[in-house]
Amino acid sequence: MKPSDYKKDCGLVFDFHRGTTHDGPGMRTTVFLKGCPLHCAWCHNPESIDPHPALQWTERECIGCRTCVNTCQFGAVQADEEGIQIRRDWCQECYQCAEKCPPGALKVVGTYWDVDSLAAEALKDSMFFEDFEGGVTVSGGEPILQYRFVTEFLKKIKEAGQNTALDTCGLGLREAYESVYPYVDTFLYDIKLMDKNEHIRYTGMSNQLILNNLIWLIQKAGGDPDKKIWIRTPLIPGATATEENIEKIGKFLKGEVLKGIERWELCAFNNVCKDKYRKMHLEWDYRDTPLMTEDNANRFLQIARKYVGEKAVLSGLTAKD
Ligand SMILES: C[S@@+](CC[C@H](N)C(=O)[O-])C[C@H]1O[C@@H](n2cnc3c(N)ncnc32)[C@H](O)[C@@H]1O
Ligand code: SF4
Ligand code: SF4
Ligand code: SF4
Repeated sequence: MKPSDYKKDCGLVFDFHRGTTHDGPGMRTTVFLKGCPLHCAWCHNPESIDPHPALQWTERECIGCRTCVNTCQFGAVQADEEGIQIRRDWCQECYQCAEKCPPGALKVVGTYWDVDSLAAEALKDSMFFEDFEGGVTVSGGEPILQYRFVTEFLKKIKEAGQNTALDTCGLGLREAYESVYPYVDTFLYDIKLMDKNEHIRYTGMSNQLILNNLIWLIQKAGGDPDKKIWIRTPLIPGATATEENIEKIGKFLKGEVLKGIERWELCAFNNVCKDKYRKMHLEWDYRDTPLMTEDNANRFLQIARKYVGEKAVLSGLTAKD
């Protein structure tokens, strides 16, 4: 089956994580959808941003056989002193080159799934969900971009009696959030930066719609004990992890907004994606940025707690001081 087949009514998925404890309540299976309207400078899923399947070459797996070069009828695969290069403007997306690569060094990131097959795949872990109070999370990329598919997928998961979570940056059409709303138990909702210009600088877009959507969501979910909203802020050194930004988000959340929120998670910067950027031949500004120290992360936690009390928590890896 070629990844470009079966597009109709399908969702474009680029990854699965099973047994994760970072994507909502309990132990979960997370499905990652491709495509994102933001372009966060620190994103640990850079392969998620392009809303199409894409070829990815891994140097350390390549045996230099040139099968891919000889397979491509369009001359879109070329070998030079830096390895295998794909001319994306010439590529016709037939994926023959990836299919024929003997060690699988050339892969297609992004596969189309129909709702039933994806739900069956995600529900394979359902026996663990009960024991570990988990469920299925949809993340990405930005899952709300594929909201029609996500609505049908989450509906299936709910019909199977399982808990659901949506991991979202908040930038999407109101009708998209309306559509998924009935089938989401926990919204993992990012507020990355409070200052509009800083938001544009680091993500490429304003945060106005994100904040408006959050207020709408809190009002809609208000008083419903079955809907949970977790705010998430990645702690990115020099960008979001500044006293000023955490203070501003804290001020925005306290009071009325806070009543609708179960927790505010501060997610420590991670650099595990270094290799992904290298594979994609992309420079990454955070390549040499180390993990945050525990003390530093705690400093931001204390600021957050001034505004939201014990609802503020830390997550992610930190380095020992
Ligand atoms: C990859 S995003 C996908 C969901 C959605 N697009 C969003 O941004 O909320 C999942 C989470 O990872 C966080 N994140 C992205 N890159 C990160 C990094 N390098 N370190 C820590 N958290 C990061 C995001 O802020 C978000 O909370
Ligand atoms: S996907 Fe097809 S057209 Fe594109 S580079 Fe590979 S073989 Fe060539
Ligand atoms: S077919 Fe695979 S192993 Fe052979 S040169 Fe191409 S990428 Fe490398
Ligand atoms: S919104 Fe999420 S997926 Fe999109 S670039 Fe930012 S962190 Fe990455």
